[in-house]
Amino acid sequence: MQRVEVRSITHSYDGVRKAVSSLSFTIAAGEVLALIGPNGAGKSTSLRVLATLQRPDEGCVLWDNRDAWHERQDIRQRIGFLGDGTALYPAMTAAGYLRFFAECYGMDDAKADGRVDELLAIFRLSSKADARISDLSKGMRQRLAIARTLVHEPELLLLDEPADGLDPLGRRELREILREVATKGVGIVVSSHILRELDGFCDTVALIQKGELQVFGTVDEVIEKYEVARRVHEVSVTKGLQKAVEILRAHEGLIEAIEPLNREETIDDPKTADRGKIRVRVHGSENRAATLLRELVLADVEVIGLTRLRSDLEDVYQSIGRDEVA
Ligand SMILES: Nc1ncnc2c1ncn2[C@@H]1O[C@H](COP(=O)(O)OP(=O)(O)OP(=O)(O)O)[C@@H](O)[C@H]1O
Repeated sequence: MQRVEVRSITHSYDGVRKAVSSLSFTIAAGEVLALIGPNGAGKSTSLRVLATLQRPDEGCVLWDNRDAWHERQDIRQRIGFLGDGTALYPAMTAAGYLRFFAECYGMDDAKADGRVDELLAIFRLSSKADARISDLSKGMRQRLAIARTLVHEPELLLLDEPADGLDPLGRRELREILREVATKGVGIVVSSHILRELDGFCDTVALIQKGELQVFGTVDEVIEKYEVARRVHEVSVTKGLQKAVEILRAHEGLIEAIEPLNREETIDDPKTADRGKIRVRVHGSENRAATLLRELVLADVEVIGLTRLRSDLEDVYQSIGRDEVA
């Protein structure tokens, strides 16, 4: 496939409340799309409709203009899907598990062996080929579960919260592997509610809230559209906090909070405190942060840290939240 289009899908489980409503977005071959939204936003429903497990009440999914639901027998063979739960068989070995699915897909011995070896290598599991699944770490089990969805060389991979429960290293490994899979031309849709995970990983983003699409586009387009001009930083100061606040304000910084430097401390009055952490929204890029830091130091403020608090996508998310509240 070249392009899968989700065109204005609406779906309700009870005929009353819409789990997703007029949702539209597209995925191209070789692209990673992140479906982002809080719990209950409609991510899993969207993935199930994309996987042709559910027929949308309205709208359709088009594969290069072919209706996926009407041609689901064929389309399903082109999809790899990992929903809730990994359905692994603990007593099987990693290679045995992949081999089992290769046989289910009707591959002959030679082809199955080749595919199993290839997937074990891509998913960094070659050394664990003969290990029982029950003896694998959670990260390895998750990688194996995703490898299984690729056995039949699908063109579209749908993964529902694949990074859930993985530690930061496991998540990074998974991201690297999925990017590698995408470079082979597979379109990938990953759902997640952890925004920080997705910056720098996905090509396009679809943000969903209460079943409705808030924004869809490339990461750059989305960030530009929402004018994430102000970036949230945390400035840790051991001396000269009031001076720091004055300088930040002179740079049109919006002070969000002034907090103690650590748990043992308290701040009685933020207007007189001399040390603490300032959470501030400032305009501009990282260069602006460097300018601010220089100015603070030159004014004898004792700065022990200046850290970017949120990722660009998180800023977009926050900005959408504010729009909604407004
Ligand atoms: N099988 C179902 N039967 C009835 N309602 C459902 C069913 N599955 C989901 N829903 C409802 O549809 C809405 C969207 O749920 P969905 O699971 O698609 O969201 P989600 O973004 O994947 O959430 P989560 O991150 O919690 O998995 C929610 O209000 C949910 O309660």
